[in-house]
Amino acid sequence: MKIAVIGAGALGCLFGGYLAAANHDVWLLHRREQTANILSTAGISIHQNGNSPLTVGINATTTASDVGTADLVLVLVRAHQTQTALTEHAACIGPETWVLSLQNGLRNYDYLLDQVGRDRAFCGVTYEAAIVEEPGTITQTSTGLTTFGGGNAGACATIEETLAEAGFNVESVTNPRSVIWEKGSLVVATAPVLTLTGCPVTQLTTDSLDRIVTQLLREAACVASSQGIDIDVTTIQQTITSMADSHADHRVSMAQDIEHGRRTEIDELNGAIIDMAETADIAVPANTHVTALIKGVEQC
Ligand SMILES: NC(=O)C1=CN([C@@H]2O[C@H](COP(=O)(O)OP(=O)(O)OC[C@H]3O[C@@H](n4cnc5c(N)ncnc54)[C@H](OP(=O)(O)O)[C@@H]3O)[C@@H](O)[C@H]2O)C=CC1
Ligand SMILES: CC(C)(CO)C(=O)C(=O)O
Repeated sequence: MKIAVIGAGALGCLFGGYLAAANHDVWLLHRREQTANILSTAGISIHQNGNSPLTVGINATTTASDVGTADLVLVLVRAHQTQTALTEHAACIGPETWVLSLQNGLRNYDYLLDQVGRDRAFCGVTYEAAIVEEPGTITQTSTGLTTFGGGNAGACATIEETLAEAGFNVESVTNPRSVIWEKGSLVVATAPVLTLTGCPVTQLTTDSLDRIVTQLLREAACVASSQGIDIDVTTIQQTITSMADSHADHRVSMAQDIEHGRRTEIDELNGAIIDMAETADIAVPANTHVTALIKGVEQC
C-alpha cells in the first residue's frame, strides 16, 4: 500500500515506522524541509524498553505532490491542525484515497467526513504512546489498543489487516463515535490535570487528582449524552486506573505541547465540551476552569 502520514511527530513516526517495516511504501509529510531531509536520510528509530531500537528507512517530504496519490492517508497532526493539514496536503488525496485519523479530539471525524465523505473517512483512537526525542528518533512509552471505524466496511477490514500485520493491536467498529467519546472523555479528564499539576501519570489515582478528574469526566458524560452517546463513567475510571500503571513512563501529549512551547489541543477537547454544553444548556464549570487555566499557561 502507498501510505502518506500527515504529521511526522511522535505518533506519525510510530505508525509510519512500523508500517514501513512491514514493507509498505510509506511517506511522511513534515512541515520543515530540514527535518524531512533528516528523516529521508537517516530513517526512523523507535526505542522501546531498553531493547535495541528498530531503525527503518522511510520517504519524507514537505510536499504532498512528491507522494502522488496515496491509498491510505493517516492524519496525525494535532487536532486543531487537522483541517489546514488536509487542505495543504490535498495533492496526495485522490478520489479513492482512504483517510484515517487516530488523533485525540472530539471533532476529527466530522472534519474528515466534510473533506472526503462517508465512504472514505475513518476515525478512531489509540492507546499507543510515544515521545519525540529528536527528529526521527522516538521512544515508544507504552503500547495499547487502537480502535477505529467508518462507513465503508470493506475498507475498514483492509485497514485493520494492514495495521495488524504491522504489529498493532487493532480492532474496527462500525460506528467510531462511541470510542472517540470514550477516549476523548478520558483525555478531557486527565490531560489538563496532569499538565497543570506537572504530576506524572502514576499520580492519577491519588485522592486529590481523582476528585477533579471525576468531575471533568462526569461533565463530559453529560455532554456526550446530549449528543446521543452513552459513555460509562465507571469503565473510563477503570481505564484511567490501569493507565496510571501502563503509561507510567509517558508524558501526556498536552504536557509535551506545553514543554515545547506549542499550542495544546485544549480547544478540541475541553473546549469542544464547552461548545456543545452551551448548545445543550448544560453547566460544565470544571471544564470551563481548566480550559481557561491551560490557555493561560499557553500564553506564559
Ligand atoms: N504522543 C502520543 O503518545 C499520543 C498522541 N495522540 C494524539 O495523536 C495526535 C498527534 O500527536 P503527536 O504525534 O504526539 O504530536 P506531535 O506534535 O509529536 O506531532 C505532530 C506533528 O505534526 C506536524 N504538523 C503540524 N501541522 C502540519 C502540517 N500542516 N503538515 C505536516 N505536518 C504538520 C507537527 O509539526 P510542528 O512540530 O512543526 O508543529 C508535528 O511534527 C494528537 O492528536 C495527539 O493528541 C494520541 C495518543 C497518544
Ligand atoms: C492516553 C494517552 C496518554 C496515550 O495513549 C494520550 O492519548 C496522550 O498522550 O495524549
